[in-house]
Amino acid sequence: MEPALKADNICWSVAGKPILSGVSFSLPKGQVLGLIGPNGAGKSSLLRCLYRYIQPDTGNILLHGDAIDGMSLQTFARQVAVVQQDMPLASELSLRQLVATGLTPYKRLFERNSAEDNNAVDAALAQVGLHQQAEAMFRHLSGGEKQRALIARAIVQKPALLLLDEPTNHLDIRYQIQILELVRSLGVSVIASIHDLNLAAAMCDELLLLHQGRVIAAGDAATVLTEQRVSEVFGVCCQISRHSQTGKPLLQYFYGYAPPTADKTDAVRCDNGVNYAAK
Ligand SMILES: Nc1ncnc2c1ncn2[C@@H]1O[C@H](COP(=O)(O)OP(=O)(O)OP(=O)(O)O)[C@@H](O)[C@H]1O
Repeated sequence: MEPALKADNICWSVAGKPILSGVSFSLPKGQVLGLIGPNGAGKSSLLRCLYRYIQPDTGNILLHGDAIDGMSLQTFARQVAVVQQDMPLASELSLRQLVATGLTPYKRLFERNSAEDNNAVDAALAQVGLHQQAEAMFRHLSGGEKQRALIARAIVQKPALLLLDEPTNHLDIRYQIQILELVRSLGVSVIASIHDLNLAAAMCDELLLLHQGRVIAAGDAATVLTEQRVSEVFGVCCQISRHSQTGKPLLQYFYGYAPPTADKTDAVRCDNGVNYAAK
């Protein structure tokens, strides 16, 4: 079956500094792909390439077999919804108005919303648990409420592909789980950057591990997340067991790290008895 999205050899550099180097992967239709990696690994940059905010120097990105470069803005917006960390331009909108902007790709200029549109907005607000704040100003919402509002906006957009940049940032643990379960239940193809490796392992069908702009590993969580790799890429020691409910990898981290020094920026001191090589 043709993948929902295929990225081939994406490279992007700024002022001669490589940010993404030869990134390739494909996302089967309806699957949830978790982008993981340490700070500065290139997760947001890759997502920006996928939603056309950045034009990569080389490489191809195909959405359902078509190059995204050649698509009109409207065609692209009907197929791809993006949830970024915040949306500063939304501060003068009420929550209901903000969510309704998700319908824009389907509207003609000055076309008013129908009763059906309003119902879709109300349903999306209910799905993210914000129906009681529908008339509140977006700027007055908490960080987590803003995040959920932006997901409601993506829901009304009815995309085939949903791209989320750290969707669980700001969310308390209940909403971290609930929002990712909601995203999964939409039945659309999803790529989400997620910092919490346990959450990513539990909620994603596959993971793509980036480090210094390169793909280090890809596949299911058990393949990607090994104690050795977590140590090498994140500079943290952990013990991996199985989650009793999901059977997915469950990482238990160890404490006690030497701060970086001038000659040892990646120093890892493992106090768990496992001797991983420190650089
Ligand atoms: N427009 C830009 N100009 C210069 N450098 C950039 C630009 N965008 C990203 N970078 C650099 O590229 C690297 C990757 O950044 P990116 O935001 O993609 O990483 P990330 O994996 O999303 O990080 P984090 O987990 O901290 O959000 C960083 O070193 C960042 O400083």
